[in-house]
Amino acid sequence: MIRFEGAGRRYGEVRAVRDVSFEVPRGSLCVLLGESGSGKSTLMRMVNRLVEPDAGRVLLEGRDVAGLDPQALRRGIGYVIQSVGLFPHWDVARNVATVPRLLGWDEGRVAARVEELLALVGLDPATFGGRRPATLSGGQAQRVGLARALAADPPVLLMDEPFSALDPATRRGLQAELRRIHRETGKTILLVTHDVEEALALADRIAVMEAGSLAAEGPALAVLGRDAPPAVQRMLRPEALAFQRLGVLPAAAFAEAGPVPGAPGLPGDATLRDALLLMLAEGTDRVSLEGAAPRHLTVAGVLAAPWAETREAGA
Ligand SMILES: Nc1ncnc2c1ncn2[C@@H]1O[C@H](COP(=O)(O)OP(=O)(O)OP(=O)(O)O)[C@@H](O)[C@H]1O
Repeated sequence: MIRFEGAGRRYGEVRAVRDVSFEVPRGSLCVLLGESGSGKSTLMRMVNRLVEPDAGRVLLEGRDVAGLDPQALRRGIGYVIQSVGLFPHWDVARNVATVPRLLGWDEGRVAARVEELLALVGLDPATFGGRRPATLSGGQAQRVGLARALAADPPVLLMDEPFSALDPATRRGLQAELRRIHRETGKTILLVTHDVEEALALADRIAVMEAGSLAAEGPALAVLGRDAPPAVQRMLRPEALAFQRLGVLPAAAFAEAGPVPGAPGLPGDATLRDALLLMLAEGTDRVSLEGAAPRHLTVAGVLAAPWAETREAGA
């Protein structure tokens, strides 16, 4: 769907992006991860031609974006940025309606779409549609930004640090919303972050940038594995990475058969981190997993799990 072929860009002496090649498969959520200044935004902005590569090319659905009209290209790609960039004098509904109006949709269709999108991002249309951006919280504004980016139903979404200005709880909530929206809409999403935990929480695939080059790319749990590239290990120590991995590994994949009478119960869709937190809270070394067949997890099982590559679901 999105393919970088030897993409590069210099700014004077700075090689912001150098010889980057990889593909973002259709329908996947790929996170571009890297330290500040590693070239993530520059690479991402090549997709919607806010930056032109001076080496290589970027293909969208097999077509070199250099040959596409930039305005038409951008209307077909949702773009969400950290500062949201809502028009301050327009209410929420009008902000969300920007691209459909540019595309000449009739007013009935625009209104229905605005309502549908505000509901999709978890904002009540009656409450929020008429409000100005200045009256919104950061998290609400970011939801509006996401609704606006999705408005014309573009197959591709580019998201540049969309949640980094938010407090941790709001951020986790919006990450969960984005995962749900991704599942429901099947969009191809490329998202920039410098936060390893966010990458693990969201990504199907991760591309790690280091000093303009691609340091690693592949399925999330494989890239953020025991052999994580130095760029990742500098961002997060291996033991912290192990803990982060607990947060995305499903408890069910590591459960053992058999009941444990009296053990606290864990929902069937819980993660290993949920299992460990329940054990800590209850002062117990095992929990049972709720579901049709009796299963349980032991603390030893949880601690051995983060690097047990062979049993990882989806890796
Ligand atoms: N328009 C520009 N003019 C000059 N230098 C630029 C320009 N855009 C980016 N750079 C330089 O290119 C390098 C990569 O920048 P880029 O914004 O892509 O990094 P990033 O990984 O997205 O960083 P951050 O996480 O801090 O946003 C940096 O050294 C930056 O200073």
